[in-house]
Amino acid sequence: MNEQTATNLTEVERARRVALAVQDVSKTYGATRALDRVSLEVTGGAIHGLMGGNGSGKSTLIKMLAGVVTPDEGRLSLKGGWIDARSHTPARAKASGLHFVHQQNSTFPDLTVAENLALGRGFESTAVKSINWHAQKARARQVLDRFEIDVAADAHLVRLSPAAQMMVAIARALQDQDDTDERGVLVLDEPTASLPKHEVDVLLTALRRYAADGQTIIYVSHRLEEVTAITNEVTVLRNGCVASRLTGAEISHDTLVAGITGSSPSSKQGGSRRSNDVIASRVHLSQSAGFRETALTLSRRTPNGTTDERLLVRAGEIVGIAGLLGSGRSRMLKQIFGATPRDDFDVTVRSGTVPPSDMRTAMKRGLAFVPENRLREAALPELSIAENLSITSLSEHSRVGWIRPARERKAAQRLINEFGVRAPSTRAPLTALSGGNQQKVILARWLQRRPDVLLLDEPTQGVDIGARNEIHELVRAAASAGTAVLVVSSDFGELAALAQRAVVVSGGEVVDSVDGPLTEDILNDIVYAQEKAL
Ligand SMILES: Nc1ncnc2c1ncn2[C@@H]1O[C@H](COP(=O)(O)OP(=O)(O)OP(=O)(O)O)[C@@H](O)[C@H]1O
Repeated sequence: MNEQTATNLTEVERARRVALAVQDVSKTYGATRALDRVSLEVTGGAIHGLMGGNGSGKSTLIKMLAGVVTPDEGRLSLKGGWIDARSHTPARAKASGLHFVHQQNSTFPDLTVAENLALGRGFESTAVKSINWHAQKARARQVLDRFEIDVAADAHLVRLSPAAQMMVAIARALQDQDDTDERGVLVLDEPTASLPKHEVDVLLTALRRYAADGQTIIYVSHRLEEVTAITNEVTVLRNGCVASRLTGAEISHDTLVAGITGSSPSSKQGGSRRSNDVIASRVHLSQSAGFRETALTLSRRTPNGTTDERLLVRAGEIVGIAGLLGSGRSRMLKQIFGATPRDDFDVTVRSGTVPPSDMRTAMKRGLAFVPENRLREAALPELSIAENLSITSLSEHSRVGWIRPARERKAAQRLINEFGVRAPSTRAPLTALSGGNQQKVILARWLQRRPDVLLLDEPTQGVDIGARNEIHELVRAAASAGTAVLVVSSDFGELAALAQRAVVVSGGEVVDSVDGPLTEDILNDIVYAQEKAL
């Protein structure tokens, strides 16, 4: 065999092992180059990490693979031959074996496992065309066995652990894949965004098993420790370009941070130095402020007419709410703010009581609330970035009832700089920003008010590592300046890093409290012990 033939054989062998390839794909939105000649190769049976800071182009690339965003140029190879990426469609993505599971909206919590597995695919039917529930459940059990998911077919999804719910979503996406056929590619978009550590471990173990069984997986995540733990190859995007490609032992915390931020692998502090400058210029840290008077009290009304104080947060204090998905932790924040009705507990702040179901009064009384689903519940997607930022402080930008746009835009530009939002201009609609940057806008909107009480639900979900540090510093700075902060996070490491102490919520009630110093393990142990005890 001559040298040329050997090289060709290696090339052929390599091409055979590639499950998906993208070549020189570009996409421009107005003045923004979202993808700039991006190429990537995903090896069959690999778990391929896709990483990058907010606005680096990950979602655009995934949407292009799903056929819902048409690129300006580029080629795609799925199951063999190359096609022009501009001709790719959702139907073609499906036919080529591409399956997408997003953290939200991939399943229906109120339906059973069997119903979830049947929806969109068709229910088993009897001879007279009615649903054959018996066959339906039997089929669901087969799928559950195949994916080694230990739950009952007739269990309602909402009753399952978060990791089990995600595994059902994955089984739902892959159930029709023929075992004998070449496997497709499963794209998981931030699958662990709201899972605590224990649940993450369960899911990662299942994913490793699926990959060992030949399933190719693209794993999109901001969580460095998961990407280092689970992937065998990684593509890092930065500013729409491929910043690095890593395989095997090259994948480490340092090399990922270097790829994401552009810093050299040894200078770990690259991202946070800017953040410290930003914070210092924005808020005069009054480290000596310490804890002051009570800023927020939550009291439960008892049947005999007395009140039972359940939660108290002092000015300048950061208190975490730890609990599992479905524990009522997010609902509790919404009830305090009046976004969800409450009838059996009272909320008191420094300026008086906060009436139930009255967000306007809650805001007047100094409360601010950043919900978990910021885009659906807090953003005004069709309005500009400047308008989204000014909505909570309109009086500062208006005179005799008229908004002064120039002033509004100037203030918006200042916030964009301070919070490190990557935005083309203050006039661009919020939808023109990447998910993480939209989140920063919503946070900036509330933090600029310097509220008395700040209620934060999953403050850094979907936010990149640099921005996460910046947001933590901003929250600490707000607390140092006197704001009482109550924060929910499924990432107990985040709670331990931010909060001085925590309360544990289960079944919508405060059931325990943990004094600092907090660690992720302490919080995990206490929360799981509480769940077991119930
Ligand atoms: N529909 C759109 N219109 C205009 N600009 C857009 C649009 N979608 C994305 N962009 C821009 O393209 C760039 C890449 O965005 P993309 O959503 O792909 O980033 P991302 O890596 O997924 O970020 P994140 O982690 O924050 O979700 C960003 O600058 C964003 O503002």
